[in-house]
Amino acid sequence: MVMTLSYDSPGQTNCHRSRCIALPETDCLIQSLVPLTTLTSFRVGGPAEWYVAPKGVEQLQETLSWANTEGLPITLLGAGSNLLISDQGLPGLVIATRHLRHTQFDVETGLVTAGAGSSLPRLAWKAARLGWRGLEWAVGIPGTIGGAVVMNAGAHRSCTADILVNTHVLSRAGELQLLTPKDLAYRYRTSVLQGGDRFVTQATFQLEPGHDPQKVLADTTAHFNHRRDNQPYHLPSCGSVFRNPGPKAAGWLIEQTGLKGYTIGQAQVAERHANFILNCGGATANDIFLLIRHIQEQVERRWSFLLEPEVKIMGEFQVC
Ligand SMILES: Cc1cc2nc3c(=O)[nH]c(=O)nc-3n(C[C@H](O)[C@H](O)[C@H](O)COP(=O)(O)OP(=O)(O)OC[C@H]3O[C@@H](n4cnc5c(N)ncnc54)[C@H](O)[C@@H]3O)c2cc1C
Ligand SMILES: NC(=O)C1=CN([C@@H]2O[C@H](COP(=O)(O)OP(=O)(O)OC[C@H]3O[C@@H](n4cnc5c(N)ncnc54)[C@H](OP(=O)(O)O)[C@@H]3O)[C@@H](O)[C@H]2O)C=CC1
Ligand SMILES: C=C(O[C@H]1[C@H](O)[C@@H](CO)O[C@H](OP(=O)(O)OP(=O)(O)OC[C@H]2O[C@@H](n3ccc(=O)[nH]c3=O)[C@H](O)[C@@H]2O)[C@@H]1NC(C)=O)C(=O)O
Repeated sequence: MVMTLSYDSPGQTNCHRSRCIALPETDCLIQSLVPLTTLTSFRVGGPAEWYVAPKGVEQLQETLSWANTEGLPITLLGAGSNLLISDQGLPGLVIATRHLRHTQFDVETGLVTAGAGSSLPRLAWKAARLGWRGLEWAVGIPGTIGGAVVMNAGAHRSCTADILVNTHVLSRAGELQLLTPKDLAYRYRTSVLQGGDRFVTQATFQLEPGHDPQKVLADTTAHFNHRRDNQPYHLPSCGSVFRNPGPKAAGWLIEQTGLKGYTIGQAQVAERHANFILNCGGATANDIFLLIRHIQEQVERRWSFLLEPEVKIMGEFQVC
């Protein structure tokens, strides 16, 4: 029997020919049936029913207003490095932040402000080259600033919540709000923004300027090398698939269950790190989804822990 499960995105993808809509008074183009495969780090996923990459906050507001008029569900897309998008694609409008890029370093205060679509690792390397401490942990996390604020991205015992001062967030109604870490109810890899429809447009972080750039670069590079030695970077993945349940790490639990190398289709539990699933070439989103469920079942049977996915699973999947 084939059962269809629906995650996060309600409704069905409509089948129609690809077309473009230009919003009045802006040069913002909304396209239909845009493939999402190359826009996620797993390199899987079907098309967005509608897709737009606004070039500024005004275009973003116009886009939200159009989606509200059309009554469409919205999915926000950063670098797609923590997403599993269904092979059937996503209904409604996918809004990508790729053009919302800007960074500003204030030497007097040590405050750094970056647009939602700015690259987190690029910002971290830039801060290191300037001799500013606070982002040494963030290299190798291939996401955006918006994704990091929402996911509370972290590594090496540091995380986004440690340095965030505030973030600008746009509501579905198009209203801008200024939120602090307290408003976001940060916990390990969690914030109130997850699963909601509020849109991070930029964030400000408190860093420490005035350090020796060579020393900050050395620490940053050490984190990067440690990651390269312990995590598989050679094939598409989403990073850690599951949150660590503590006190034992998910990778340890999965390895002890004997699942390293276990494969469904072209999706494989990585040999180098058991909490990574790799797309070995031509995996479908459903292969990955079934592997996630298999790992959960096997680990629960052996350890009585239900591993909770860190990866955001979106759209419809089939369970055989
Ligand atoms: C090789 C590899 C290594 C990784 N290592 C780490 C690691 O060490 N630590 C770690 O924490 N993560 C890691 N990750 C996971 C991932 O990079 C992070 O979760 C990252 O913060 C996701 O950012 P993104 O821009 O790709 O977000 P996406 O994957 O695009 O989106 C993630 C979620 O945030 C939402 N979202 C994105 N942008 C916005 C926005 N502007 N406003 C509102 N909602 C938004 C999306 O709707 C989705 O729910 C790794 C991933 C890979 C592939
Ligand atoms: N397995 C997977 O699914 C995926 C893995 N990845 C991996 O994730 C990691 C992060 O990817 P990515 O987002 O490209 O970020 P990277 O950390 O690789 O690089 C981002 C930018 O940071 C700067 N930079 C990188 N290394 C240095 C350095 N040693 N010194 C100074 N500046 C540096 C460069 O900017 P500039 O050119 O401006 O100087 C670079 O373009 C990479 O290792 C990548 O291979 C990425 C996507 C998917
Ligand atoms: C990659 C991510 O974040 C990573 C982050 O990069 C690293 C570095 O700080 O620490 C976390 O990994 P992790 O807890 O698996 O860290 P590791 O040090 O690799 O492993 C923890 C423990 O599990 C053991 N381990 C790990 C993998 C494995 O196959 N087998 C195993 O036994 C290790 O020996 C170690 O004792 C984050 N993962 C989570 C779910 O919190 C991500 O969130 O996507």
